[in-house]
Amino acid sequence: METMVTSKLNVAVVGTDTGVGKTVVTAGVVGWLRAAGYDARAVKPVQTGHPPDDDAGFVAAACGTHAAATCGPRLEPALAPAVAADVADRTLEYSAIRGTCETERDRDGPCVIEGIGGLRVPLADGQEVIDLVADLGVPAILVGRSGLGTLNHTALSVAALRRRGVAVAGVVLNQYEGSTTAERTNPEIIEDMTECPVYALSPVSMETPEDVVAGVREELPVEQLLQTVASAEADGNEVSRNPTEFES
Ligand SMILES: Nc1ncnc2c1ncn2[C@@H]1O[C@H](COP(=O)(O)OP(=O)(O)OP(=O)(O)O)[C@@H](O)[C@H]1O
Ligand SMILES: C[C@H](N)[C@H](N)CCCCCC(=O)O
Ligand SMILES: [Mg+2]
Repeated sequence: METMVTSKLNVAVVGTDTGVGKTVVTAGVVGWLRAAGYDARAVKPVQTGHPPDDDAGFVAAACGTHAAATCGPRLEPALAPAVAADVADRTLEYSAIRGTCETERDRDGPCVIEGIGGLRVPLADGQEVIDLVADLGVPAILVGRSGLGTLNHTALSVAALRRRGVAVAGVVLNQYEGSTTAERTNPEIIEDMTECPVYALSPVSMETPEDVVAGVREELPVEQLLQTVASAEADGNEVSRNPTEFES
């Protein structure tokens, strides 16, 4: 099927926690969009734990170009941004962080904003990750773990996003191996609890950053997921149950 992706596709890839796979999913989505011919770019609003953490650098390497990702302020302490700034005696300004993301959101190509940790992570000036996603007015893809414990984390995160008017275009249960009863039952239960489409992403090769894009594209129906994102954007951030075709 010829895929025409709307050039104004914007989405926030958020997580139920830190380390759940937001960067892996972001790299796969941006890689898929760029392979489809669109000037897609990821933005990491704030990077903490840097070095070694460098999510934008990973996405850029995965897509083979620095044009595939950009990053706001970088802080060394591996903490929530507001806490890292405090510890490192640095100043973070929410308005500047938001401004950078708005500029990326409004540029020509698709924009993929990666969250920092989970949703209630303090960013700056009393604002949290969820405030930024709500302020940007883009739909979200929620990434969570696949096993026992994720029902609670995922349902709470979806409810928090919806309370802020953020459409959840899909839930990605990451590193899914189906080796436990919890894993095998979670996708359907989460769909029932949240009425969100749920996708299982198996472990992919992390040998090289490029492998991640190939792996995510193989394992995740990125096109279907982005159709729901495009519908949500078209419907003013409401997730319609029937994904529509992208238009250019
Ligand atoms: N599908 C996957 N297959 C194999 N390994 C994975 C997968 N998803 C995540 N990982 C492993 O988990 C690590 C953390 O994933 P990732 O960096 O994407 O998390 P994150 O949610 O972006 O974390 P942060 O909150 O720090 O941004 C990866 O470096 C990788 O080692
Ligand atoms: C250090 C690394 N870059 C992480 N993304 C930072 C995540 C902060 C999580 C804060 C918390 O929820 O306790
Ligand atoms: Mg990350």
